[in-house]
Amino acid sequence: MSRSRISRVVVTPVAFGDPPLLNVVGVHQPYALRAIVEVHTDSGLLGLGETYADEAHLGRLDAVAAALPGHDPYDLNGLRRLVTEVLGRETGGASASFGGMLDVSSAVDTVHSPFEVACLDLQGREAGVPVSDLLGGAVRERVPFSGYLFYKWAGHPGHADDAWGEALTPDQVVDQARRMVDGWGFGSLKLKGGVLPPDEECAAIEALRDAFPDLPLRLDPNGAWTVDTSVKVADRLAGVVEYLEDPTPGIEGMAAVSARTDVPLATNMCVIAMEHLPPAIAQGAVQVVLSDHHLWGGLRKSALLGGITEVWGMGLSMHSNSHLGVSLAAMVHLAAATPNLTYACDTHYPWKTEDVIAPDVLSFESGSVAVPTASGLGVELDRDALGALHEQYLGCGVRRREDTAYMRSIRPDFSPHTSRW
Ligand SMILES: O=C([O-])C(=O)C[C@H](O)[C@@H](O)C(=O)[O-]
Ligand SMILES: [Mg+2]
Repeated sequence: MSRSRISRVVVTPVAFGDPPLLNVVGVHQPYALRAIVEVHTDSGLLGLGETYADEAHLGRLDAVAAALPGHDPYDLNGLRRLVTEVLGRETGGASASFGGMLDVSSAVDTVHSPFEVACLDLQGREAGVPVSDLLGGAVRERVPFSGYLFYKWAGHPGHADDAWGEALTPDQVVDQARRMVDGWGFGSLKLKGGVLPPDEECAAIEALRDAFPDLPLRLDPNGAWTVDTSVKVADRLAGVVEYLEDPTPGIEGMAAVSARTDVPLATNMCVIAMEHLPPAIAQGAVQVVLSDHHLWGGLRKSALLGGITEVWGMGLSMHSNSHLGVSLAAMVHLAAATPNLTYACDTHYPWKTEDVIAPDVLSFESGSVAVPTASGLGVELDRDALGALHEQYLGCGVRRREDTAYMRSIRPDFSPHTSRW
């Protein structure tokens, strides 16, 4: 039997409504962008992937998409070589940056990821097995997620208030959490910090502790605090949070905090590629790494990360950015096949009201999603929804994630800087 070959690749940028969620670098714009990647084969198979859709990233995706016809969808090492060659030609190997928050040292990892996911999806469809099987087999039937809480305005300026309302006080954060827990059943909660002075964010965590005595809690200020402030917060929240995520920037800074507290430190900022692991481990900088297949080079490399953290006795959680259902499916398969997943994964999923996949396949019950057992990722594109969200992309004017620029258009004196407190 002759092997199928990639015959056509389609990259579709889409925009979906996003509430004004606050963070250390600013505020989410009214629309979040994603790119949906379709990899078709000459045997009629289709595999799906999802990734960021910032302009520069789209240019790189298009360049790889144009080079893929004729490639064997089972040759994932060859896919990575091809991405490396194409990007070397296109960008001279320049790095990629997303939203002013994450500097990704390797554009190759980020561009490779959605094509790798799509190839695994179509391999699973051809073999009649779920992607989790291709990653070694599911070790859990359901994947737990944490409810992701944000400080937020009631609505985008100039628009009607959204359904969530304002969250700027501890009571409002508790109300938001109650809605997350009632609606999705989350069994743990993460608060995105770095927005208000640390005392106010500690008070919100303490209010959450009072309201939800049994739920593990996390606070993530994205490096907004100095080392001394981080230690003070750790002292105050010891026994209250299961971990502090990126309290201060950089491996050295995290190591300095870690030396002065027993509260576990987690990161998706100072360890975001394989080459960051040796110095972080040598300095004892972090106890928990947040994987993210979009940034770490796909599902197989993220599974490798899971193995490395296991070897070194580190915890593993999963990072999220605003995303749609194709990404959620990939996250669920990866988490299902990762034995060392020691914490519930992050997801922005409850914040969106639109999607590109047919509904009801990935539903939250008790804060977890059942691992799809259908072939591949187990999700199908809703072509009408994809078309509508692409039209929305064309019309909305947003072309890259710009939390800081958008915040400055509302508050001109806003200045984003880490270690600000
Ligand atoms: O854990 C994190 O650092 C994130 O989830 C990063 C995101 O960009 C988050 O801060 C957001 O959506 O504003
Ligand atoms: Mg984080």
